[in-house]
Amino acid sequence: MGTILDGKALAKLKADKLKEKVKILKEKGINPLFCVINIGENPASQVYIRSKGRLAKKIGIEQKLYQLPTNTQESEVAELIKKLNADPSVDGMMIQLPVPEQINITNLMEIIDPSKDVDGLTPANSGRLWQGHHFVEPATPDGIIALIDHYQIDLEGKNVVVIGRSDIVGKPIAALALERNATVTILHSKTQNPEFYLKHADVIISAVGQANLIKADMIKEGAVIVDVGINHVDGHLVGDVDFDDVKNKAGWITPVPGGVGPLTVEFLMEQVVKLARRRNDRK
Ligand SMILES: Nc1nc2c(c(=O)[nH]1)N[C@@H](CN(C=O)c1ccc(C(=O)N[C@@H](CCC(=O)O)C(=O)O)cc1)CN2
Repeated sequence: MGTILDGKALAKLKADKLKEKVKILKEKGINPLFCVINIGENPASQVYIRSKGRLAKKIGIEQKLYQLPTNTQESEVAELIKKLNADPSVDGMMIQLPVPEQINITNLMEIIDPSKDVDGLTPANSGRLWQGHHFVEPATPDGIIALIDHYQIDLEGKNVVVIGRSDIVGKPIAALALERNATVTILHSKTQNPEFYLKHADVIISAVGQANLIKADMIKEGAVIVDVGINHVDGHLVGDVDFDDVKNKAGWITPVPGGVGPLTVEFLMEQVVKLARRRNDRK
């Protein structure tokens, strides 16, 4: 069986260190404040927000939730963002994804102050990421790189295949892998012959949200398999990868749950602390 990439354990290790950093910040009078805007009643989002709230509390970060009804208009969210931009006590904010269909998230990203952008999704911060001048990175890709580094997996010269081209995972993880000198391919719904790319991949990062999409016969022996998918099937959580089928052929593999998910929450907290420290350095 391949080595399990234990995201849960790494997230705990990092959270303990972050808690120490926050303690030092608080001694200097810096109290990180993280605002989460959630629009609607998506049940998974409610779970994730509670999980962030628990970790924030443990680390010593104040998390404030702005829960808005499903029929909230984009202009109302824009007003809230402007209010948070102007509030000096706010260190970071994020809009919980997904959002209802009347909300255009790209428009809202134009409004968030990049210095308070926990997700790293504003045009300024995503441009900085692609140019290699990171200000803040989206949490899931950052967590994946931390996991890969922790297990001393070298990406240089490797064929990294990313499945999914979202702004929050697919595109930024491609940028980060490219920065590590990997040869990166992004597969998406219009890709022809995806099997070809998967068969030649040293590393597969799947972020499409399709349960058990990746099977053992699609991958190369010894490949690194990173599963970002979280899918609910018959009351169970499963990833995009058929874990039981793939685990004996993969060299390394993340479980679901307990792989990338806990690192996403941890890295959101890392970003809040980073932003809080920077804002105070500028005072
Ligand atoms: N604006 C954003 N929206 C979303 C992000 C994000 O980074 N920014 N990521 C996800 C949701 N998310 C945090 O917001 C998140 C994802 C996964 C987990 C997690 O701990 N997963 C567990 C399983 C939890 C469960 O469902 O029981 C695991 O994989 O082990 C936490 C938070 C989408 N939206």
